[in-house]
Amino acid sequence: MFSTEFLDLPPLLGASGSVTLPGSKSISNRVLLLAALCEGTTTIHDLLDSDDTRVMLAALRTLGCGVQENGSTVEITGLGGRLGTAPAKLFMGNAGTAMRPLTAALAVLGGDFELSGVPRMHERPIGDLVDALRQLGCHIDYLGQDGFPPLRIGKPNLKLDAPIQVRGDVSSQFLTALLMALPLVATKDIVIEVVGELISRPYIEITLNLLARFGVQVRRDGWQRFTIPAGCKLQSPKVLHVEADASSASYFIALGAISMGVRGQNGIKIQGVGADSIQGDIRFIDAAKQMGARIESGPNWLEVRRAAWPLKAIDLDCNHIPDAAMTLAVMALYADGTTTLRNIASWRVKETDRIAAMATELRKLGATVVEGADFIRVTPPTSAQDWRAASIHTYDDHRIAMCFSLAVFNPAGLPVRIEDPKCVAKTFPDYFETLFSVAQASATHIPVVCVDGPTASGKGTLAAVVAEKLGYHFLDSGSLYRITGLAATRAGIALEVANQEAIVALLRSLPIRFEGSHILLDGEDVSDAIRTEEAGMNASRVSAFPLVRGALVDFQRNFRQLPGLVADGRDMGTIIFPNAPLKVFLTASATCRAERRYKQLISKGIPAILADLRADLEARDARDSSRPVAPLKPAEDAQLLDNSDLTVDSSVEIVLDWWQSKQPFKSA
Ligand SMILES: Nc1ncnc2c1ncn2[C@@H]1O[C@H](COP(=O)(O)OP(=O)(O)O)[C@@H](O)[C@H]1O
Ligand SMILES: Nc1ccn([C@H]2C[C@H](O)[C@@H](COP(=O)(O)OP(=O)(O)O)O2)c(=O)n1
Repeated sequence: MFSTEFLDLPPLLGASGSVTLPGSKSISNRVLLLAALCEGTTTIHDLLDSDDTRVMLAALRTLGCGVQENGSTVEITGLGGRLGTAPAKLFMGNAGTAMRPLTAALAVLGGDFELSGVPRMHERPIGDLVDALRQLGCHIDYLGQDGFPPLRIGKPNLKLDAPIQVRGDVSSQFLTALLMALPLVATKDIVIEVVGELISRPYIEITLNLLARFGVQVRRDGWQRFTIPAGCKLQSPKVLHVEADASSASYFIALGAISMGVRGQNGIKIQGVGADSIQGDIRFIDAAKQMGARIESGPNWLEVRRAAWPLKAIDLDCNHIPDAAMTLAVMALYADGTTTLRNIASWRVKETDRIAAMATELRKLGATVVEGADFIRVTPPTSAQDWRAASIHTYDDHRIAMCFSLAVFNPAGLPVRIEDPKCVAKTFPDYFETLFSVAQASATHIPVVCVDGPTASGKGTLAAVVAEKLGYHFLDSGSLYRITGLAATRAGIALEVANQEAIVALLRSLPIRFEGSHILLDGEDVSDAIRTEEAGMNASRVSAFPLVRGALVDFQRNFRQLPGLVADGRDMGTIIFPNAPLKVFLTASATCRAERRYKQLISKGIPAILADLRADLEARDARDSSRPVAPLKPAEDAQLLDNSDLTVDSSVEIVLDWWQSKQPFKSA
């Protein structure tokens, strides 16, 4: 997951390949609650690991459920419809799929509970559910503003005779909450009547489908009246697999529809969900087809290709696919006219006011947008010149972050900045990694920050922090020369230019692996062995051999991967990445560098003598700078930074400012 302040996405050429998507949020949280309410143990496979499911799991633990986690498999030992008597405070974050159903279940079972969430949760309405539960005799008080969380739940005095009325036109989650809770107390038939037009019906279908898996057959008369049969009982299905999230699939369906194939392949294959999914958002495929996607499906998979281009503008009632429809609004940027998405009033009460948010962000990209109470109308930028590079504000809304990533196929070749990219954790923590695994950008569009300079100038430290702040990969090119020196020495090859062919042959056979900050040579962790001063000196020796340098060029260039790279060394800016958009040449006085190295070694418990270190580094500087191949020198377009009197933090800040000044969008 990217936990950076922002993530800059370079313009993409195309995408192809296969992706496996995380489990559905709607199914995961429903199944967790049902498993918690029934008797016995339920093993749930492929459960989504996200903010919302973690909120639910934490609440279930607090309530006394047994929870055993093992990767994406979770075992829940249910409460059998009985709650402990201890008062409990439950924090629901911003998870509507946890807040609403738990409120209903706890209210009918009764106890002493407080349910709260993040500030946005306290702005999301729950009054219609509370009204319905109060008709049943449940005891619920508002602790803040009437109609909104936080809530306190007490003991009920249940009255089950009269039909319970619930509004269906604000959120279908209210009805879902009642449907899942009432089997706990169905000593007689309980009737629920929906007042107003029921929105988001496919989510109710998921609820009914899963209740059936837990042994409860709800009778339904149209979409207005639901009967929980007397004597029904939630029964564990023992084992259950969660489908991949159909709303998450929408981004990859759109990706297949928008992008050209790459690497001789065509299309995006999506594993984990097929066209016969029980999730309503799977109907997104019909809308995508209308816009021009070619989609094939089989058991638990979809394959999507671009067919019509530009995409075809559509006018669609999106009530049945409220979440996935946001993706259509971004696909509309690539359409041949104006797209109108209707009947989406529920967008206004989601993680943020999604109609307003989509309109604002689409306009930043150059689109013309008209918004109404329950619709949005999107006209793409007229021509490539009318597209704008935009920093997309994401409103703590995972779907905004994910759907706007698709703007990277813009014909103007502009990058897109996604602010607060970690908001995708709500449903799809590895969304961007998954996107990058199938996407391709032209190598020149993948940004590289080069940090070159003499030993102990702080290159490694600076480069690693800058990489972390930008969410980029990190290449410590010196480690490659250090490994080469170490391996040659171990193999008994003298580090002399006459032996350079033998050293290169050895280098080509070396199984080198980078695992985070660890470097493995043929399975052995050599991270410490290559850091000694002797290894540094040996590295400096082998690095002067032209054949060794040549053998490492492609290896280093292959680190230029999405979303970007920070590389430190001696020739990053001059030889390896000559077209890098930012090159930093970092220096510090010899005294200063010798002192830094001294402190570094002593702090690691390695004995050192300051005067020797200084002599060694001056010798190394002299060799690195005077060698005929790729000598240590600043690239012509490098920005010089002498950090003798700067802290690490201020050096990082300076480099990030230089980076920002080269971006086409304003800072986040
Ligand atoms: N700007 C700085 N101010 C003070 N100390 C620094 C600075 N940059 C790096 N250091 C320290 O100097 C030592 C050497 O830095 P390092 O990043 O290993 O240098 P290089 O990769 O250039 O050899 C480290 O202990 C590091 O914490
Ligand atoms: N891109 C590079 C990186 C390192 N080298 C050589 C020259 C250096 O003296 C050695 C060791 O580099 P490294 O960056 O690990 O050394 P320091 O941390 O700066 O002491 O490798 C190089 O020639 N080209």
